[in-house]
Amino acid sequence: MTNIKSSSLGYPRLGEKREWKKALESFWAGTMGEEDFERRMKELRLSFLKKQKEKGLDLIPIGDFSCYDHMLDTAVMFGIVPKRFGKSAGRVPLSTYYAMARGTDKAPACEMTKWFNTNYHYIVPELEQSEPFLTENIPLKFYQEAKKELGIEGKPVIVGPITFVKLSKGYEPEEFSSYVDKLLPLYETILTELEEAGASWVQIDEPILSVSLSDDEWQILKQTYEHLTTAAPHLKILLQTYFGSVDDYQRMISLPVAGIGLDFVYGRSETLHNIHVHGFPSDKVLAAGVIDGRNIWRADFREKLGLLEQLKEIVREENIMVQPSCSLLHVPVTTELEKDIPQVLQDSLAFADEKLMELAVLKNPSAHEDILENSLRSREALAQSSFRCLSRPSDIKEIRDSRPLPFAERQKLQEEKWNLPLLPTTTIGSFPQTREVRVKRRDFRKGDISKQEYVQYIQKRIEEWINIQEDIGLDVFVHGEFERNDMVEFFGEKLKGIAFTSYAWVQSYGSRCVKPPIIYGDVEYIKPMTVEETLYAQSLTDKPVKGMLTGPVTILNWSFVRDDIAEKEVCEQIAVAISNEVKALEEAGIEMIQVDEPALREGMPLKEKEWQEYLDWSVRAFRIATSQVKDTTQIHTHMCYSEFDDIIEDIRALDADVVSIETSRSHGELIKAFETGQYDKGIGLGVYDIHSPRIPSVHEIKDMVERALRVLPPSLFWVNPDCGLKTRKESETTAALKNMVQAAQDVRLSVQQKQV
Ligand SMILES: Nc1nc2c(c(=O)[nH]1)N[C@@H](CNc1ccc(C(=O)N[C@@H](CCC(=O)N[C@@H](CCC(=O)N[C@@H](CCC(=O)O)C(=O)O)C(=O)O)C(=O)O)cc1)CN2
Ligand code: MET
Ligand SMILES: [Zn+2]
Repeated sequence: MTNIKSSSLGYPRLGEKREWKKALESFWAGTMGEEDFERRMKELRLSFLKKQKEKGLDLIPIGDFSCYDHMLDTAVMFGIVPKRFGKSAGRVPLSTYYAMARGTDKAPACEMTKWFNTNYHYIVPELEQSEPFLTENIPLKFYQEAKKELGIEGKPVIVGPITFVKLSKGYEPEEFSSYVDKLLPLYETILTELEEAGASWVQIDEPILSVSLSDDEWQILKQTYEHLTTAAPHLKILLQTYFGSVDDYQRMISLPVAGIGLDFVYGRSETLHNIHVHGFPSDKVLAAGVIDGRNIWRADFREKLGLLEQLKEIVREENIMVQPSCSLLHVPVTTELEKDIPQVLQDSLAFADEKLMELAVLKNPSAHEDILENSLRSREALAQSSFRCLSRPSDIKEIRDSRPLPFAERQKLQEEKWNLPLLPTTTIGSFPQTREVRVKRRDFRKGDISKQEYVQYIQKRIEEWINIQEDIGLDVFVHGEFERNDMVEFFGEKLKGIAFTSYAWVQSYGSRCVKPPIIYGDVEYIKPMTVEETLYAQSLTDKPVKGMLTGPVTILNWSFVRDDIAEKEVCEQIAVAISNEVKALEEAGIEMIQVDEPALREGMPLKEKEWQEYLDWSVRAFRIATSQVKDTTQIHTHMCYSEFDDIIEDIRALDADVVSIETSRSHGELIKAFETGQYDKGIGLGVYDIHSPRIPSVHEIKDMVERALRVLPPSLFWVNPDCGLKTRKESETTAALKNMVQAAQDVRLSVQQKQV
């Protein structure tokens, strides 16, 4: 038995079988009342705590549970509710909470954006004009609940003030410190009340410390934590970082807090280097994030125990806690429900519950020798398995990573071939995934309906939407992606070396989840994945139907990836596989092909110094996937984030003939780089927000297009929505697209008149 304690940073909210998602959606649909909903949430919250206790966790996180998102919870706790959602004096009602998250007829939702470089998205607090006040001490409420109901002496978890303000919007950079100051007394109250209630530890999350802070911001951070420790002298603050090494280790360890949480998985070598060179204060606890909180492989105990030995040379054993590298929110709940994956893979997996077990092993290895041995054996078996050949497939070396002709020359050939109208209209790929589509897929999966019946059903949907696109008058069609459960999982199911699970869901935003595929071996192409549906769609119309694929970087970033070879190498393998599909489509006569890369921007490393290396290999992977085609074949790509100014050169380097991007979330402001004319290939600017049920008017779309045309040449301009339409209703989709086409036709006319 060691003196090391175990701790965790947060637990998945979804439940083993997405019970949480189902409750939220029933409540929104009105089939579950508010009281029942609150009861259900409490039931789930307590069951998660109970499970963590049973797994032997010493410090159980409290208050990480949420009814939507923890950033939204924090904003609401501080009364930061935009005026458009009505006045709120005291506790914010559930209806307002969900209105902020999801929008209403009257008030558009708050913005949502990616949580660091994960596929989790948080609601962005809007600070403008807000006078924050403490509506309710939520950490205290849940601390007391856990104590009373389960006898758990929990560790409340709070988003720290520096990270909270940094991730919020609605203020100028110079106002940063004044907003932190406004929040400080509220944090003080939370902490003093927790102290009075008998809490021993509180975890304050400051993941922003793994990105970077300016000198001034560090100064503000220091003052803030000095203040907070003085306010509640008997409450131990664990200042928690994750997703990488801290930006300034020396400043970090000099802060007057009782404990510091560091990530020993992502940024491992830098963190280790820091601790070896600069030591660790003897009066603080080191919360060592040694178990990977973002990936799903069983731990290599030899390596982890070795790491702990190193740490013990620097930090006294009783001052060490072992924990995951970040909240377990980013991994599925348990491997126990998985029945259909290869045994050697199954044996190598650790989801949230299994990771808690691993912490127990690290805490007390001699009591768990069986698990320890077992893990090592499983890892070894996986490493030795035949699907990891380790020699790179020979075609990678020979494959082309650029198109033979430069864009300007391809453009001429393509104009001739395609003969599209000025300002062509198109959509991004998916059409509404209705309950009916999903139920058909479930029935097919369960064997309740035959493959033939399923295929016929999908064909019916394709036909229906080809007709709708004809009626609306779009110029370039899509087949609608009805056969796909998800843009990444679908391809994961069809490529060699990638496994898919039955229940391994992870929250992406709100109640929306993804089931990331598991890339466990060398990725290889087996056979065409999308040709049949695309050809079927093309057979029904004379308009071009775009082939629709997910790009290698997005498949990589939105999957769980093997950790024995470099990501770059895995990405190259996927790129070769996707290039085969591109060729298959072209050979079948589909010569306009979109390869989506929304995660290229999202997956960028947090530290700017690591960007270029990442961009180099990810751009190359995209080019490998898309360069094996004729000059006249038109390659499109799509990214649904608008922050491109700093990587515009890399977007250019993708060398796609057309890129479609999101713009509506930048509130009509054009991306600077496009304004300055640095981008000289086809561009489809998203002309309306697909995240909202609101139907944009012809007028507002026209306005958007006209504004864009002041700086962009009409000959390069495409008109499309921001992203795919799978989450929208059918009626919303057709109404919005009709207006979009009308707007494009109006502007087209006026441009042509000017040209005459
Ligand atoms: N991987 C990924 N990441 C992404 C995106 C994306 O599209 N994919 N988009 C961005 C935003 N994130 C999103 C993430 C998920 C969803 C989404 O719609 N998810 C669906 C699940 C999609 C899915 O896998 N569906 C399966 C399983 C559906 C299901 O639950 N079926 C029921 C039966 C049908 C029903 O009762 O509704 C069952 O099996 O019991 C299918 O269609 O086959 C959801 O949570 O509802 C949307 C956006 C960024 N990250
Ligand atoms: C998250 S990007 C989505 C692109 C995909 N083709 C779709 O339309 O759904
Ligand atoms: Zn998109």
